[in-house]
Amino acid sequence: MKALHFGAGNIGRGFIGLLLNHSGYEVCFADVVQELVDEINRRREYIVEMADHTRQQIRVKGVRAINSRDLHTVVTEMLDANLITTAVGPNVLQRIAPTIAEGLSERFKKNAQPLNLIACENMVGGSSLLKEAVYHHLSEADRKKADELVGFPNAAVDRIVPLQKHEDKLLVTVEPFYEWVVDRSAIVGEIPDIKGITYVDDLQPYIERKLYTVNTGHATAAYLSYHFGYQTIAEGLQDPYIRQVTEQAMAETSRLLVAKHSFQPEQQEQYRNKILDRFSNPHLADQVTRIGRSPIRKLGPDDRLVGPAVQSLNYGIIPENLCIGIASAFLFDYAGDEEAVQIQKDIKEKGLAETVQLYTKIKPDSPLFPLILEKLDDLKARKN
Ligand SMILES: NC(=O)C1=CN([C@@H]2O[C@H](COP(=O)(O)OP(=O)(O)OC[C@H]3O[C@@H](n4cnc5c(N)ncnc54)[C@H](O)[C@@H]3O)[C@@H](O)[C@H]2O)C=CC1
Ligand SMILES: O=P(O)(O)OC[C@H]1O[C@](O)(CO)[C@@H](O)[C@@H]1O
Repeated sequence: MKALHFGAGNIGRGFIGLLLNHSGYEVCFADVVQELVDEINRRREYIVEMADHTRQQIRVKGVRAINSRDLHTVVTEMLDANLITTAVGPNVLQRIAPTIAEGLSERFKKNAQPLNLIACENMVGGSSLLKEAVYHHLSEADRKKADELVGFPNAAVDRIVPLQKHEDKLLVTVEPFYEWVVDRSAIVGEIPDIKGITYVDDLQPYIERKLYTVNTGHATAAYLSYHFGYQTIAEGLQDPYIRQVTEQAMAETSRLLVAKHSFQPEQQEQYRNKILDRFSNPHLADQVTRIGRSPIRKLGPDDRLVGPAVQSLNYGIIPENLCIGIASAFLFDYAGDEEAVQIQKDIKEKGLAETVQLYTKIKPDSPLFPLILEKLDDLKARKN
């Protein structure tokens, strides 16, 4: 069994590649960083280290890599692949779609075996988005074949893997916890036998629970920590105000999730507490600028902050603390992040209110709109 995995980065090597390898798949990574591709091919193995007191090292053996810009090689690998996975970032899915479409077209001429493509990105509907982008590049005839032979099951992936700084360029330090949930109903052919995947028939509750708890809490804590001058999430969460807002924002999304998906309140509370402990893992130095990266994406209407805030209103919840999280994202003026720079430029040129509307798509007549602006003033005042 062969898996082609796009993105040999932190999640690619430290989570998806590891699980595929340990389930017996021959893993071929496709990445755009030639140095990384060369190093994987030179060593054919790498180490994943657990961020806990054990510092357990797991060797991932027999892997190889290709450059995903090399169309011919990617297409060749796709001809006999049994599974394709991605962990490249939501914005990159559009970029790899033409290559995947070309690979499918060639594959259909030679191989009528089913194939599943699982996008392992932090978003709702990642594989569906990839499907739409791939279909855009397929002929009508190939779309029909893809309807029959290719599955794009959505997935929720959860494992905190911070930025890596090691002499060994391939070593990845990861938290011990992981969760990979995949929509079984969208699989074509046999269900891939991968140790560590939980298959479910309806992914929506799971992806929303993950994105709107782990990522909502993380983003809220990260933007507030940045605003108040903390470098890592663990440092920020020792600040009583940041801790309180983060906990309350996660409590607000829990109320939404309980109301919308009938999760048990007690289970949801346990889930939240475990996540707060994971954020403060003393064995991980997780930079707030990593967690806050790409604030335009994170302020999107369906993403971790605005998504649950808007939905909360439908259940009679006024998400005061989520609005603090949203407001704090507009204060993320980190010069090392293109999207943060763009937001600050827009604030200067268009003003705060118009910029909030531009990125969140929240209209001024929504009760959330004045709340966000009020929280922005409050956050600025608290810093002075
Ligand atoms: N780091 C984490 O803790 C988690 C990350 N995720 C998600 O996983 C995805 C990847 O995140 P990370 O691994 O942290 O990022 P990363 O930056 O470490 O890895 C992304 C990799 O994709 C590669 N890449 C970029 N463009 C490419 C292309 N056109 N073709 C092939 N490879 C390409 C990059 O060179 C890089 O090696 C994101 O969607 C993220 O939201 C999900 C759960 C946890
Ligand atoms: O990977 P993204 O979507 O930029 O966001 C960072 C988030 O992803 C994670 O790395 C893993 O879920 C979290 O640590 C953080 O909330």
